[in-house]
Amino acid sequence: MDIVYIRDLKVDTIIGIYDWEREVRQTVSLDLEMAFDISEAARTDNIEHTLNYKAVAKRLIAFIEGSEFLLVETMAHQAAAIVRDEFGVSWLRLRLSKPGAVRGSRDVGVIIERGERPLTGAAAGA
Ligand SMILES: Nc1nc2c(c(=O)[nH]1)N=C([C@H](O)[C@@H](O)CO)CN2
Repeated sequence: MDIVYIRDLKVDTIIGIYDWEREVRQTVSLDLEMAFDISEAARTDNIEHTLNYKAVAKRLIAFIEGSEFLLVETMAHQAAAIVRDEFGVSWLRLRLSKPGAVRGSRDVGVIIERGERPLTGAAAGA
């Protein structure tokens, strides 16, 4: 299985359950691992044959900047759905971090996986 990834995509947004969190934008950070067969892109050297990580990042920035979720769970779930539905990604792992949200920790958040992980090697009959 090949992976196209985005690491530490920072976006400012309204997120949180407390009153003060509804008033100020906070920074969240996303890490994404997206299953995508890159063999055709590697063969042709053509961006049209792969998952364009810049296009994914731009779409997620626009979505998250315009959102006002209470929970990181909701944001993560909906961001994953966008990537799967709009970019044809069959499986992904997404980490959504809220830096500095809990005193004493570097960050907190959720890690979710969505979709069917493609089979590789002997399991795929290769
Ligand atoms: N599982 C979660 N726990 C908490 C969340 C959350 O979104 N998911 N949010 C908060 C507060 O908004 C917190 O981030 C403020 O510091 C607390 N717990």
